[in-house]
Amino acid sequence: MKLRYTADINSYKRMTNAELKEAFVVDDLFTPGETVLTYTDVDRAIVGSIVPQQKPLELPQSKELGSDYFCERREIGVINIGGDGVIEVDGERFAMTYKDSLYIARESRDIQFTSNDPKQPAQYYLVSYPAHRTTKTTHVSKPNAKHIELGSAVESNERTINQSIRPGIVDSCQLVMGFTELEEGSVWNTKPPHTHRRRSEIYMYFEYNDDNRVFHFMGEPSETRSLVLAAGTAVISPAWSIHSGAGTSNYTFIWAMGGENQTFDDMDHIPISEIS
Ligand SMILES: O=C[C@H](O)[C@@H](O)CC(=O)C(=O)O
Ligand SMILES: [Zn+2]
Repeated sequence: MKLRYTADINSYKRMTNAELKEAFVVDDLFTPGETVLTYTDVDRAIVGSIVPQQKPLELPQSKELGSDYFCERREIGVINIGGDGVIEVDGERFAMTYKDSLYIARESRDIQFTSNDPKQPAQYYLVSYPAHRTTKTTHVSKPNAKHIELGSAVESNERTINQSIRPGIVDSCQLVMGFTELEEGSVWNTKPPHTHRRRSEIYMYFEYNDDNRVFHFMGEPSETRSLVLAAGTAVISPAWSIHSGAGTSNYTFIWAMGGENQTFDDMDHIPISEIS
């Protein structure tokens, strides 16, 4: 497992693009046939991907966790953005089709990730946080998520927030997770931007081709910096940072939060006129 130390609220202001990327961007995801994980210093989040081909893949037991198995004291949210597959958790099988979510509860021991067709492998994206209690592993298909439509074509931000792992749907500890899909012609997410001092957040952008990029804005509202991201790239937002982007086309992104509370609406909106 890779370790990632991000940068603090002062030092990010003096960083080059390459340094900002090294601190906040995770761009080694979705390697075929591998489990790829990065352990961050932001709320001890782990972000990664699992792309099984012929053989099933598992989560490693690792020194970073200081536990006998991955979920001994952790919860995981998984969303499949590839072909169909199955995740087996302690003998229970969960079919994972496109954009299905699986919440894997603390103390789940034997977790196997498989693809139905190695030529069109499942692409499991995951985010994990420390968990203080043991709840229930829960599958949430896209139709069973909570859908929130917002924005408008006029403001280029017409989008649907799909909340799959959230209170009322899944009994999780810290994790709140889902994905936001932008309509054709809309390019702005999280407009107006916000911070939530009580939670950090990780975005992973996908569903656009390599001729396009998302320009992701981070930092304090008065000192934003941008990161130019290809599809399949994740970006870590400490609690002090805005996290909002504009694409050169429409796109989808998975967001995942952890921290002090699970109140999605506990955010401080920043008017665009106050961003610089
Ligand atoms: O704290 C919430 C997260 O930043 C996202 O859910 C926001 C988002 O998907 C959007 O407005 O486009
Ligand atoms: Zn947010």
